Amino acid sequence: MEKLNTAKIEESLKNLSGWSLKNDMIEKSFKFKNFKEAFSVMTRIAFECEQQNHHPNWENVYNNLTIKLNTHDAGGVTEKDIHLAKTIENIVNN
Ligand SMILES: C[C@H](O)[C@H](O)[C@H]1CNC2=NC(N)=NC(=O)C2=N1
Repeated sequence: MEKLNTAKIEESLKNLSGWSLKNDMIEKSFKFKNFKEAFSVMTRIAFECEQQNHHPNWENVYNNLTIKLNTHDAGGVTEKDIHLAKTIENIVNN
């Protein structure tokens, strides 16, 4: 899959509130009520990632979750990352 150019990524991010482009990745930080809520959402995201065969770089510290998405093979952001970001938004805002 082809790496998207910066203009195309910024265009896609208009529909992804809170996501930004940084170091060839799209990223967003989430804050939950507590660890249990954060990890519950991570579990739901993880199952979707397996379905899509596309996986996040993420870091969880207690109730904070930072997610960074890129496509390793492409060395940047592709439609797969945009799609996964939308899936994550749907899960978080269900
Ligand atoms: C073999 C397997 O399809 C690949 O390693 C997949 C798995 N998940 C992946 N996830 C992400 N974010 N980027 C990839 O290039 C990628 N490649």
